[in-house]
Amino acid sequence: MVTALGAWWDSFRCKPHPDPAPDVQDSSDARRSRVALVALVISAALSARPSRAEPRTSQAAAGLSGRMKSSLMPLGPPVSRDRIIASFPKWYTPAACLQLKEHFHGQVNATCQRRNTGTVGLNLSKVVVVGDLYVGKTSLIHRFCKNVFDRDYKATIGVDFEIERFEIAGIPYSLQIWDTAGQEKFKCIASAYYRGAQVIITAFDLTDMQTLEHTRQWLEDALRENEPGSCFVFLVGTKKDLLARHASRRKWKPSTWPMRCRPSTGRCQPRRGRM
Ligand SMILES: Nc1nc2c(ncn2[C@@H]2O[C@H](COP(=O)(O)OP(=O)(O)OP(=O)(O)O)[C@@H](O)[C@H]2O)c(=O)[nH]1
Repeated sequence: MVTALGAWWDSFRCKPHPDPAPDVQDSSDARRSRVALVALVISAALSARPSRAEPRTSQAAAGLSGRMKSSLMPLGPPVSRDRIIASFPKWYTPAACLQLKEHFHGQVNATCQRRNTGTVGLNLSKVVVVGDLYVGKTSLIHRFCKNVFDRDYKATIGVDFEIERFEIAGIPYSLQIWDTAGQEKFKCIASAYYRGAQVIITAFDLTDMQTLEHTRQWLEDALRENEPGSCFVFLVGTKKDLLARHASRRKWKPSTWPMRCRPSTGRCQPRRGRM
């Protein structure tokens, strides 16, 4: 191709113009424009050469598309089809809404209605379980709600809760059981959930007397957040199964506990004096 162009150039340069106009001289301007024209022709011819990888279509088209491809080439690997989001789904469709008001069960509707009019509220009791870390509060709740026991210790972080549903004399009833963290660093978080409790369960480890001694403080903290006399209080000893094999167990009497309780009402008052 280059040889052919060279021959064509020689013929173009050496041959005199067949019919030159008498008054037109071969000026340097004209020479320059001819050189520019030839350079254009050569560059067009070179760029029109097909690359090895490309199919032999129209040479000019192939050259053009090759140049476009190189300028648009992405940096990384191509994005797979399923990762391309061309349009977004509608923000609301009836199918996306799980429950509408008219789908509610009649009983639920009726209960909500009564609640709205203020005649009957939801029957719900809040239970708060407090006590030292590792005494078994979470285990106690899980045994009660799910009938499971986990030997692995996973510290409660802040608070956790379970809802246990009952039906008492045909009336639905829910126990909202709050499991609080025994670790000192979470105490300020947990204590925010003491308010409004109807029941306070103070738990201690039967194999660790110190945890019993600490129940006074736990109970006082929980009672402080509630109206006096508004809570039922329970003291629960855990890990009874370990008592038999616990070599260094100390004897303790019910009077060890810092509260004076009336079995008839279940209500407790802090015991004055030495523990
Ligand atoms: N053998 C025996 N182990 C128990 C019993 N109750 C709890 N444990 C174990 O004692 C450890 C602590 O129990 P948790 O229920 O996590 O204690 P916790 O009071 O909730 O602890 P915090 O969340 O840190 O306040 C776990 O490894 C339990 O498996 C029990 O009755 N018997």
